[in-house]
Parts: sequence; C-alpha cells; structure tokens
Amino acid sequence: MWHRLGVCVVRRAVCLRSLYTMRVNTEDFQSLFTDGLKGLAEIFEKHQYELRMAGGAVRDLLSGTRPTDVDFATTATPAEMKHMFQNAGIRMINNKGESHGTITARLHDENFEVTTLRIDVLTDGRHAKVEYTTDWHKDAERRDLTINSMFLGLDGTLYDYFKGYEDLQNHKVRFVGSAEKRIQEDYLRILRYFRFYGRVALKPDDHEPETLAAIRKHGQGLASISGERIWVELRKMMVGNHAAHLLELIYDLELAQYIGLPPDGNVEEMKRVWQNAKDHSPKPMTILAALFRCTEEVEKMDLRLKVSREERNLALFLVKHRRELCRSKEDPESLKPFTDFIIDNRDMDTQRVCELLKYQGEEKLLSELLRWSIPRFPVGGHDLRKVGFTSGKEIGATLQTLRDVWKKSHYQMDKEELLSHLKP
Ligand SMILES: Nc1ccn([C@@H]2O[C@H](COP(=O)(O)OP(=O)(O)OP(=O)(O)O)[C@@H](O)[C@H]2O)c(=O)n1
Ligand SMILES: [Mg+2]
Repeated sequence: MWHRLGVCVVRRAVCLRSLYTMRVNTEDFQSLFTDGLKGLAEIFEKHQYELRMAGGAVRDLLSGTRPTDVDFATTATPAEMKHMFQNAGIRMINNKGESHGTITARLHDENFEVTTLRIDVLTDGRHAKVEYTTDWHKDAERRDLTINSMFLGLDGTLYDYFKGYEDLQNHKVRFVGSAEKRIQEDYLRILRYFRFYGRVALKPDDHEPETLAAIRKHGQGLASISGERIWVELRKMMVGNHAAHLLELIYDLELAQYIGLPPDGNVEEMKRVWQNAKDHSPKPMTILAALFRCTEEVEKMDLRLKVSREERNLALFLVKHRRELCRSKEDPESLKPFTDFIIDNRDMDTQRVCELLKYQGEEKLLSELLRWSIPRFPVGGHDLRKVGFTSGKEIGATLQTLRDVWKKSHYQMDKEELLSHLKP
C-alpha cells in the first residue's frame, strides 16, 4: 500500500542514533511548494539555518493525505528568525507564539508557522517551560506519539528517530518513550492518543497494554485540562474510526467523569446508536447524546465542555425526543410524524430531525427527509382580514385550524382550498 502511494522513492538507511532516513517525493509533497514556501526555504538556506516540516504534516504525507496545515521546525532561535525576516523585509504576524518559540512569517499571502527546536524543561501537565536547542533528536523526543515525531527536510529526506514510519505502516499508535512520562507532560495527550488511534489503527482494541495502564493511572489529570481543549479532541475522535469502541474504552478506563461525560453513561445505547448511524456521518453529538439519561446530564456536560449552542441544542433535542418522536406503528413508511414535527416547531431545522433518524437507524426515512424541503403554509393573517376577520385572537385560532387541515392534506392544499374551508 505504501509503495502505491509513491512514498518510498529512495531508501537509504543511515545509522545515526538509530535515525532512519529515506526520501519522500509524493505529489502531495510537491504540491506544498508554493511561491511562499520556496521563498521561505531560500531565506533559511541563505542564512544556513535548517528548516524542516514537522509533526502532523509529515504523518499525513506518509499516510497518503495532503496535510491541511504544515508546521515547520528550525534550528534558528526566535530572535534569529526575527532578525532574518526583518532584514529581508518579510512581514511577521501575531507575535503571541513567540514566547513558546513560534514565529509566523507571511510570504506571498501565505502564513508560515516556524518553531524553534526545543526541550520541555518543566511541565505541569498543561503548560511547558521550554529551552531552545539545535538537536533534532531532542525535539522529537518531547513529542507525544512516534507517528507525530518525524521531520521532513524540504529535499524530501525523512528524519525518523523513533520508528514513527514503521508504526504508521503497522497501524500502531505508540507514545515516544515512556507513555507515563508523555502523558504527565500534557494530560490532553490521553485524548490525542484515542483520536490518532481512530485514524491509524485498523481494528478496535489493538492497544498496547502498557499504554492503557498508563492512561488509567493518570486519567485523573484530565480534570485539570480546559473543557474547550477536551472538546476539540473528543469531537475529532468522534468522527474517526472506532469511535464507539474508544468511547467505551473511556468508560472502562474510568475517564468519563473527568471530561464532562456522565459517570453512569448509557454505553450500551451508545453502541447501538453508533451501529445505526455510523454509515451516515453522524454529528459527534448524535452519538454522545446516547450516553445521557436525562437533560440534566446534557447541561452538566455543557458546563464542562462549553460546546456550541447548536451542539447543546442537538443533544437536548435528542434526549427529549428520541423515544416519542418516531415512525408511526400504523404507517411505518411515512415521514409524516417527522415533517409534522418540523412544521409545528417553526424554529426546528430539518438537520436536527435528520440526526434523530440517524440515531434511530431509520435509513429509508432519513434519505427521504434529506430530499424533502419545508413547504410554505400558504395562508397569512392578511388573507383572513381580507375575508372579514377582525379580531387578532380569532385570526390566530383560525390560522391554527387551517394549519391542521393543511397538515392533514400532506401540505398539498393551496390558499384557495384552505380558505374555502372557512365557508359553511
Ligand atoms: N499535546 C501535544 C500536542 C502536540 N504535540 C506535537 O505537536 C505537533 C503539532 O500539534 P497539532 O497541530 O496539535 O497536532 P497534529 O499532530 O498536527 O494534528 P492535526 O492534524 O490535528 O493538526 C504534533 O504532531 C506533535 O508532534 C505534542 O507532542 N503534544
Ligand atoms: Mg497540526
């Protein structure tokens, strides 16, 4: 499979502190060389600082996907970079990253984030105090997973200090060195592990026992991580492979309570819902909603994770309506209970009901609803005034009656037909 992707063009194994190098020259790699990147490469070369792609982008390129954003690493310090960019008249933006070694340069309308190689000298599970280095191996060593610890030179040379490429080929997710140590440096890495497992592993439940033991041992550390960061990871995990297995594992490892999920979540229901929905790109919240037994649990989760208003409303909607808003026993093929519900609740978007159908595993009704568009009720207050109604209260009540008639007609009746209902 890897050869098909055209990754291995030249292989040269160089034994240098167990460094394994080879050349990458895929179309995706070549396509990254925009005028901006060429300019960036030139200026680093001119000043004889090394510049390599780092982390996630290298992982993505080696697994045959074009990275959405590329982080760069360099031997130049932030001060050296600033000096170099200033002299070359290159604009730098948002200097917020500078304190942890990142400079963002803007070339040909493109931003390039370049981070100085570093060692984490002090970590508290959330933040790190860093020291700059020119040692690539040391920078790789402080990264979370072997598959995220590789660098790629702009000439295509892969620098792989911890067998990340081998792990990627074997679909293995492993921490760099000691899992316990890496986790204690940043507890969010527990969720990152799950997220990347969903991306890389072929089957569920193929974890290294030591990794799971380390996660179980340090799970409580997640309590100190901000809800926003947790939700970013959890949401990405939910759209990857093996999401139900990973959520169940979160329960088995007793992590749920630290990340805003109900400690006694309904895991069996969640697994059922995942089976129902997995082929229909369910929203993360559609699957999570199955864990909640009542709306109070949704509120608690929201307090911790600060999900978007839309996500919160979806969870509340599913928990409230998952049982009673369902296909009718008499006419199971009919979409009508669902479309009536949408018509009755004018602020209800069709999407939310689509998520409900995914939750319930109603494939056929789902594809029908996706093709359905909300019909417009053809009568307004002014129409009733025209035919002699004056009292607002009466107009309101009559409109409601006409709405019911219209619904019974499967939204087929036009204005004239509906108004004719008013006449004796
Ligand atoms: N808690 C973390 C977060 C990040 N990293 C390192 O920083 C790189 C960049 O981090 P980030 O952009 O957050 O993740 P990516 O791996 O690039 O994944 P994505 O594709 O989601 O951006 C990672 O590859 C990894 O080497 C880490 O070691 N520990
Ligand atoms: Mg990234």
